[in-house]
Amino acid sequence: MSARIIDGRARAAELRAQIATEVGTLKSEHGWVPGLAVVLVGSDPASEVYVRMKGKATAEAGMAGFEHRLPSTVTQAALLDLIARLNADPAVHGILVQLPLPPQIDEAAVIDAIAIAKDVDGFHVQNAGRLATGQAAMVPCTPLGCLMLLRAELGSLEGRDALVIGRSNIVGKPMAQLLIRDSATVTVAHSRSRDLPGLCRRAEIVIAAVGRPRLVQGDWLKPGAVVIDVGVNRTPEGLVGDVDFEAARQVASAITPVPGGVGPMTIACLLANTLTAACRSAGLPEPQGLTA
Ligand SMILES: Nc1nc(=O)c2c([nH]1)NC[C@@H]1CN(c3ccc(C(=O)N[C@@H](CCC(=O)O)C(=O)O)cc3)C=[N+]21
Repeated sequence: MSARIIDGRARAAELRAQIATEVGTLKSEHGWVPGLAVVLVGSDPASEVYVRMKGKATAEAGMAGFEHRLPSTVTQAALLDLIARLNADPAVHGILVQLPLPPQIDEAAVIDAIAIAKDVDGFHVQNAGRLATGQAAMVPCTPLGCLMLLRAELGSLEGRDALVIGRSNIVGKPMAQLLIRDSATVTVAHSRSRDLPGLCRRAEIVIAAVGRPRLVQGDWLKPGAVVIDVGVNRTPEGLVGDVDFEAARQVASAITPVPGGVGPMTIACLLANTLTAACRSAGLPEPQGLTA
């Protein structure tokens, strides 16, 4: 068997086109567009690439983009001051502080200073709590993108055995929450899990988000499993995922490639969250199909 390759790039392009249409309607009917502020501290080359991609996608969707660059030596107080100004700026509907931040900065303090309604990353402790308790939340972009791909592939996730590998606040934990909400049976594995291959072999859905190149082997998979690879590992051979793609595609029924899978969906979902945040802030109905 050879797996269907889930084309995240194509699905993301569709999503961005839908968003651009909605933004055009907002502009013509209300005279304003959603605005996304991206804050980059320091000059990590990978972060530079992501921030540039986010800026480009924002502009192509017809949204207003505001980029703020601070030196790696910036104090936490100065960063918090910028966030306070963005929180108060009515043209800014979404705020993203690119992670990681330098060591002198307390990441949680910075994230939790973002207005929850503008927290388009969904990393604020209150958004995490809302997601976990079933209240309206901003949902982290990467897990939201994975959920959209899974629903498109499988329809209902009800009763399905899902394995999330990775327990980060950014991907693993919110992914598990979303799968629970869709009535999947969810296992969360991590670096201390015993018998990861055994856990994998039981799963109809595997979401790999650990940051270990090609960790998940082909013979760990249940035949017909749907595999979502969140890994973005830069290796001497290029960008590789957390799944051994060539082996896994012989066993899985569907699999996301790296690149071209989850990554583009993450950026499209950032735009989706920004549009959702803007509509909520204006008391307008939210466009359908952009949220969990
Ligand atoms: N506050 C914050 N929010 C984030 O969402 C966030 C962050 N910080 N820090 C870094 C990670 C990483 N991330 C990616 C986004 C897009 C691709 C993406 O589009 N990747 C392309 C390949 C791009 C390439 O070649 O590097 C793909 O998979 O096809 C990957 C990774 C968002 N992150």
